[in-house]
Amino acid sequence: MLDFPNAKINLGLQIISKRPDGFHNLESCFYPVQWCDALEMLPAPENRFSMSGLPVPGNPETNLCLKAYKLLEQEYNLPPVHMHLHKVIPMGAGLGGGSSDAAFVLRILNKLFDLKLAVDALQGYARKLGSDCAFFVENKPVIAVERGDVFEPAIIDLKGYSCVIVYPGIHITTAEAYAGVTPEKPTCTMEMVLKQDIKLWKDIMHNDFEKSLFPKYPELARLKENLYEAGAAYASMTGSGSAVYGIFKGDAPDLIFPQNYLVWKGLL
Ligand SMILES: C[C@@](CO)(OP(=O)(O)O)[C@H](O)COP(=O)(O)OP(=O)(O)OC[C@H]1O[C@@H](n2ccc(N)nc2=O)[C@H](O)[C@@H]1O
Ligand SMILES: Nc1ncnc2c1ncn2[C@@H]1O[C@H](COP(=O)(O)OP(=O)(O)O)[C@@H](O)[C@H]1O
Repeated sequence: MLDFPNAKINLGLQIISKRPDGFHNLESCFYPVQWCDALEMLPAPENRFSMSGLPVPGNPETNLCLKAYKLLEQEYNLPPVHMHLHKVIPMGAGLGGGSSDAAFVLRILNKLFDLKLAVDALQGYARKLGSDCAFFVENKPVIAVERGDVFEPAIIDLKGYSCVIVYPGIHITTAEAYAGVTPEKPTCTMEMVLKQDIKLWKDIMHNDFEKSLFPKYPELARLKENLYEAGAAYASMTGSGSAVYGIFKGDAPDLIFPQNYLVWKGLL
């Protein structure tokens, strides 16, 4: 079975408070985009995990794909599989690629072995793998709250808009980004912000990580500015960075970036 784990962008990201478990309560609109990895899984005589594409740092045993497989294998006594991951989505980019791979492993296993797990059950397993992971089970725009793993419906229509996402090769770990923020209760809820015309988002929709990360990595602030200069209706860093995106009415222009940057352009 072949599938294509996609990335997400964060439209606004408000970090509200630090929790007793060390995580943060947040509010953000998670929006799926079709910058995708490829993931293939087949029943096999013994377990095998292989990778191609962008190199994933660390021991393959710690890959979220294997963690997701092991989670369900223990519970449902699954037969062995051969999994191949072709990595396209940059890592440490705020695009949730690793979380998406893990959620897609759960989704594929559910289908391949007819486990009959409902969305709630799959989200329950996904939460054990990472805060972002549960979003990719349903993979539709939502307002994520609490740890980023509880969802409220998002009323948002970006039909006719396109998006350019630029990854400048700066690797920022999620933990590093959270360590730099001072949580604050926002004046406006995400629901209220999303209701406003996109032309107003520039002034009212914020990613709280930008405040500490832009002074540390000025290139990111410049990128955001470049996207506005190119005509973006809205531009922001996504998640804990370092990818920065611009949303354009109609077709986004072809922009030129340094050769080592990774760039995706597509419809929303
Ligand atoms: C910032 C966000 C926004 O969408 O996305 P990314 O930029 O990583 O894609 C998410 O909150 C990232 O979620 P995820 O990448 O799954 O994080 P996890 O693996 O659960 O946690 C990694 C570390 O980030 C911190 N963390 C994460 C989530 C959260 N709500 N509060 C936190 O403080 C904790 O220090 C934790 O140890
Ligand atoms: N399948 C995977 N794809 C990407 N990263 C993975 C994967 N499995 C484990 N990781 C680890 O998770 C880290 C965060 O990856 P990712 O979710 O893509 O970034 P971000 O949290 O910025 O959205 C990577 O730096 C890597 O060490």
